Amino acid sequence: MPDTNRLPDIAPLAVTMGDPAGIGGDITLAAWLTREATGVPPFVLIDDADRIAGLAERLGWAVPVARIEQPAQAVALFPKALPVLHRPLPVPVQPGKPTSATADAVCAAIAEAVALVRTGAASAVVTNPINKDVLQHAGFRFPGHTEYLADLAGTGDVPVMMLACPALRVVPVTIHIPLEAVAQTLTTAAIVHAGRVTAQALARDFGIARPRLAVAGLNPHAGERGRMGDQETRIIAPAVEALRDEGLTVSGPLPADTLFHPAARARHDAVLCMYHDQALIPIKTVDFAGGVNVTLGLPFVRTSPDHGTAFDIAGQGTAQPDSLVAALHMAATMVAHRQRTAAEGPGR
Ligand SMILES: NC(=O)C1=CN([C@@H]2O[C@H](COP(=O)(O)OP(=O)(O)OC[C@H]3O[C@@H](n4cnc5c(N)ncnc54)[C@H](O)[C@@H]3O)[C@@H](O)[C@H]2O)C=CC1
Ligand SMILES: NCC(=O)COP(=O)(O)O
Repeated sequence: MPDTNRLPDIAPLAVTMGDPAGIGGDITLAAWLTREATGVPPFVLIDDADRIAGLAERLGWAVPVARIEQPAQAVALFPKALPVLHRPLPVPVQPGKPTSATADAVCAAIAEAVALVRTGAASAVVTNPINKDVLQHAGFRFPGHTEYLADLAGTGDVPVMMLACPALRVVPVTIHIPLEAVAQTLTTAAIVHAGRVTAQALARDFGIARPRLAVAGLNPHAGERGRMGDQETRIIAPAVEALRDEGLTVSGPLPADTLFHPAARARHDAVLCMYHDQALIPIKTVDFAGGVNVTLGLPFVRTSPDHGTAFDIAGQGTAQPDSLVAALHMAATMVAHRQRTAAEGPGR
């Protein structure tokens, strides 16, 4: 169990509603209920307070919901009630029955969380899962949170997705594109960018000053010297060389099928993967409950559970809150590292 006495003294975390037809409400209520056992840092939920209170009542969970006006009120309230910045939904929502009518409210909660962090009223953004199909049906023009958050940040920097658990960190270089587009989309520049941003983030936000990166191949056996594909020699190996030229510790391209067993995991601080499932299958297999989705390359900290909206179990009280709890802990730890690094440099 985490030592709550060691939690950093930071502003509350801003937690977004996610898709209100998904399990975001269930796991947020459950995370609050575990607050003493898990020592989750205080957070404020941006959501419809009536919906959350109604969900708690339907589940029979004793969660007092406290409407607040300012995030600063959340820390003192948190031990006794779930603090909510009340943002009413335009329509009633049934668990498991998504509607694009809530899309604007879902996106507004994300934008508000970012604004709160940028003013210092909140310390980090922790997002509940959104459903890309539902949002895009309503006109959302981003593949997911990662790209939307980068747009809200407004720096022009390309964000990098990382999924992390105690046993493994993985970075998909290409993300939400069809598998058949991966080979055409992959570039040396994209791999170099992902490696550079990952190394910087591991130093600044995770306290690993000299991270060891592994880079996976795309093809079976990392291409078998070009007999099973040439992306390794044309695209990936030059990226590894370029990252080494920048002084980073990088190995690869390595066959992906032998990168994730325990001994291989111990050799690297993060693995750059060439496509979504090459990265997400190992981490969700190794630690579905403890996996956290982190966006690197933003001027603020953002984490999220590694799972999605799970409409099939929404509103039933059976969704495990562990990944959200891990995301809350990771966000607070990253904020503390970032503050320390800003004051003292990257450290060991
Ligand atoms: N950060 C985010 O906003 C994410 C959003 N998504 C989105 O979620 C939607 C659904 O995606 P799926 O691929 O179906 O994945 P999913 O993670 O929503 O569900 C896959 C399976 O895992 C189960 N599951 C998920 N979370 C669970 C939990 N906390 N406890 C117990 N069981 C759990 C579900 O019941 C389902 O059987 C998609 O629109 C996807 O884009 C997916 C991943 C992350
Ligand atoms: N598969 C990861 C995922 O869908 C999360 O994406 P994002 O919404 O965090 O960009």
